[in-house]
Amino acid sequence: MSEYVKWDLYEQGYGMITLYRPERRNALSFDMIEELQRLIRDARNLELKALVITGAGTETFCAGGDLNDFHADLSSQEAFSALYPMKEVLYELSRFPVPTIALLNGHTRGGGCELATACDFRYATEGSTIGFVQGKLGISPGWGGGAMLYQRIHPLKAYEMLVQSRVYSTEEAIQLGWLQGIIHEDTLAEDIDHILQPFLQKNLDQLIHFKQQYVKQQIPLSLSADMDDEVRRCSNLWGNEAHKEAVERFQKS
Ligand SMILES: CC[C@@H](C(=O)O)C(=O)SCCNC(=O)CCNC(=O)[C@H](O)C(C)(C)COP(=O)(O)OP(=O)(O)OC[C@H]1O[C@@H](n2cnc3c(N)ncnc32)[C@H](O)[C@@H]1OP(=O)(O)O
Repeated sequence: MSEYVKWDLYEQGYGMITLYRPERRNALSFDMIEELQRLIRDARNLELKALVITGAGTETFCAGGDLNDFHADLSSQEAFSALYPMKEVLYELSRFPVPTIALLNGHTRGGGCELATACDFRYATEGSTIGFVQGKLGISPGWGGGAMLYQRIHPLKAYEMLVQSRVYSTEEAIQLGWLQGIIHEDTLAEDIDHILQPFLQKNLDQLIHFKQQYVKQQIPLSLSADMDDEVRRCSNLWGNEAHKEAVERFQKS
């Protein structure tokens, strides 16, 4: 159980998971990852028409892995064991039986971008920024979200986002095909309703069919092995000096 992940079930037929740790910019601790997995598994049995993932507060959707939990001083094997559970969460989320939507309520970094990528659709509040910044930390994405990015957007754009490792505006993220639209703080409830209505108006069998068709095309079983490979490669980079220095810099700032 983690007090930092909340679950809400809406009578219109959708569920919402909220990362609830705004003072740490919703960075994912080990406990939160375990709770996310439990909630996603339980939600499979609820006949939902959509699953939404968002973050608490107005600053950040998710700042990635909690850099205190995933500290730099781990052997490759230890890093692999620390990173792997979130790979499983992302893979299960990507194959969730009905549409999944990430509502990005602010900045999204590192593993936060991986979590959002595991959802089918992404919407962000105006002024949000998005960065697969792992390349600037001496590592590469470590939860399999990089491999998944290649399935979500044009491969060259995915490569560009990962290798540049820079922070993108919402407008740029729309152009890259990663973000589907922008929502507004002052009309948030209406905007969310507008996004969800097309799903909620369908019957469950239709939604399951559309999702299965997409999963068959874009989220093949073989993706799991590519994600494992990504976790392994990131684990091998974990102990390098550039990564240690980057994490130390962050912890001291
Ligand atoms: C481990 C998996 C790996 C992967 O596979 O991808 C990763 O995810 S690596 C992590 C990559 N993430 C980052 O490098 C993001 C780091 N955070 C930021 O860049 C910024 O915090 C932000 C997200 C842009 C928000 O900026 P701002 O609003 O100015 O907040 P602060 O920077 O002042 O942070 C407030 C508070 O939160 C703590 N914090 C933020 N991110 C993390 C984190 N990833 N892990 C742990 N703690 C985090 C930060 O230290 C501040 O704490 P206090 O100083 O105690 O208030």
